[in-house]
Amino acid sequence: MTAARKLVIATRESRLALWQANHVKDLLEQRGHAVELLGMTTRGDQILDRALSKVGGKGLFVKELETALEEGRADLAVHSLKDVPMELPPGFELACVMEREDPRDAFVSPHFASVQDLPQGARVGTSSLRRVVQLRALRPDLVIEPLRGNLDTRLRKLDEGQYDAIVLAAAGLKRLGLAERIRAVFEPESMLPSAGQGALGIEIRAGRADVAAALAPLAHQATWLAVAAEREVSRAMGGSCSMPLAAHARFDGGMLHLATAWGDAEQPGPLLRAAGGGTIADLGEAVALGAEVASRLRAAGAR
Ligand SMILES: NCc1[nH]cc(CCC(=O)O)c1CC(=O)O
Repeated sequence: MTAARKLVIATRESRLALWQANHVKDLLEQRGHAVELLGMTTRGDQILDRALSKVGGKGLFVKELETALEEGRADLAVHSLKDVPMELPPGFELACVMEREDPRDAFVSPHFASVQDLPQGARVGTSSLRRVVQLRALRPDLVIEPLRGNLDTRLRKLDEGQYDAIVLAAAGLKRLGLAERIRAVFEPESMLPSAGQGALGIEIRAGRADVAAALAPLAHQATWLAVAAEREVSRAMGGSCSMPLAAHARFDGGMLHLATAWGDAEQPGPLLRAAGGGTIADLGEAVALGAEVASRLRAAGAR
């Protein structure tokens, strides 16, 4: 197959974003398309001194890329799906969800092998309220301190001794060849991932049938159904990254199992959990499962 014209991928310029964009570029080139990258810096990359939840949330990483799509400077944008807001602005659509990398969170530390091994009162770096409430549930004694920046920046701050350990998505570390930094992975039972974690999503302008057709072979249906259920939980709960909310779905024996957790970031207390599952065959059924589990989570007291 030969493409009529070149496909331009808008991408952030962090090492992980470039890896992801190049990954999609390779896959498209293997299918005969000519592909070029358009690198740009987003507000989310520039603001490193405040928690994302305080400065505008997930959209910060996406907006400049969408402007490039809108102005026709680019045809597609590759995102870590967990950074993509639940509702895209009018005129944009998620054209494709790709096969998921490891969705779990990773424990990274120069001195300690796992969260259980940390001494009393150890300092753990994370700015994710989802990770904060789950760390508190595991180890109420830990001192949790803010940590922002791209993966390399976060690892550098750990290595400089600002923290005893940090928690990062395993997927990003593996993609950058940093898997050896992982001392332990958190099983979902102890640290439930965020909606979309480990999955890549490709955004296009709505109605670009030519681009959608080029991307169709890159889609992974099982991942797409799982993240659709997860993202519906976030959407139904009011979904921003300032919410201490986890949602993780996976197929097992033909059934999609969806687990969620919510914790009160202001008042330490028990995590609230809700789960559900079903034989899910299409996106509509995945979204319905997400809605059902979200209403259970709200009934359990999550806000
Ligand atoms: N919020 C930042 C972010 N967005 C995507 C990833 C990498 C993992 C992924 O693709 O889900 C990370 C790093 C992290 O959370 O440790």
